[in-house]
Amino acid sequence: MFFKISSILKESPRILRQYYCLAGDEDQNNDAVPDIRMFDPSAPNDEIDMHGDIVFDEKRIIHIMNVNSFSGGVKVSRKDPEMRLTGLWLLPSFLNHSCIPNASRLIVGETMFIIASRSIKPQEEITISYTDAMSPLKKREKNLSETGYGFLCRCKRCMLERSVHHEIEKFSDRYDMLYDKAAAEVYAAVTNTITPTLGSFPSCSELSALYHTLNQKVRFLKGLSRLEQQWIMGGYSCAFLGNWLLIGYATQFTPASNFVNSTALELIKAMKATESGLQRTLSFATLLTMVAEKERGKFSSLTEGLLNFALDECIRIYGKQRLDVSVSLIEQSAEIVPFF
Ligand SMILES: C[S@@+](CC[C@H](N)C(=O)[O-])C[C@H]1O[C@@H](n2cnc3c(N)ncnc32)[C@H](O)[C@@H]1O
Repeated sequence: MFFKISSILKESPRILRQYYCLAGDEDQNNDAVPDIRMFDPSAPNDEIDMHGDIVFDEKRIIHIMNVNSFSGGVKVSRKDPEMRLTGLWLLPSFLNHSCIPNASRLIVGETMFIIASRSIKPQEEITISYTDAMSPLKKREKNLSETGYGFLCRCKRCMLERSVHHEIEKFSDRYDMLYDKAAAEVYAAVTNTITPTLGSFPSCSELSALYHTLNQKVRFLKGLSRLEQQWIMGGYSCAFLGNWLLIGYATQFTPASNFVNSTALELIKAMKATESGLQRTLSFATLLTMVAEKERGKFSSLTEGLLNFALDECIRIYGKQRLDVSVSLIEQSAEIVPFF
């Protein structure tokens, strides 16, 4: 990526000036809010302050790249499990992070769209999540401090989770120990390196049991609102999803009693309350809809409710599209594994 960025910056002093406005400049020259005209593609160069020498500084360029580049491990497709997205986008680089963000990123070709995933009030800061918001506090903290970003998030959700962490610490530690093993089990199943059978995913089963225990614990933590409980459980969504998904694989979604159960429905709402506009939530909603349709029929209120949920999530990810386009995007989301 460095070579691609360098060649663009070498060719255009204007883009180099824009690039130097981004966070990560070690001498903090970019603390001032940059002139927005500099980022207006229709503004001619002579209207922009192009005075002063502009030096191609490799070290500075790498530093800015580390703080602003985006590398998503979000989309894991059954067809192409290695699919990853990496890049740097100038204007979206000004967006700060929150673990309960109000916007999501959508990349089409080389263009990044920022889509409101909740309603945003005037003057409210637009935020995106730099890390996997569907992971527990400690994992998010580690991710944000060890990647190029290097900060401690103080969003409402992090502050809340820090205040109750001592109560759920042992679950959280256990989750960390099991997650990688469970991920390997899911990966092996979805890439067909094993033929899944019921009960052949011990780490996923253990994580699932952990999810249920934690869910009970969180429900009885004193003084938490429903939303705050959802923020905590959203972070442990994979603990439930791995097992749910693999049971589905093993049974090929043949009706298991109460398969679309209250825990699954509660979790999907918790995921949406935590970070809306997430491919993983859409995939989970789509899979739930498929199961509900098999179990209860196409026109049952459960199936219709789930489909509407999926449609809403689809709009939060891809923006408002024609209905047939949204339906096609929902269908395609069944190809994405909602675990990773
Ligand atoms: C991609 S930049 C975001 C825009 C940057 N704040 C600016 O003013 O240009 C990433 C950097 O912003 C800061 N940042 C972003 N979100 C933050 C948050 N929630 N808390 C503290 N610092 C944050 C960190 O320094 C991080 O390395």
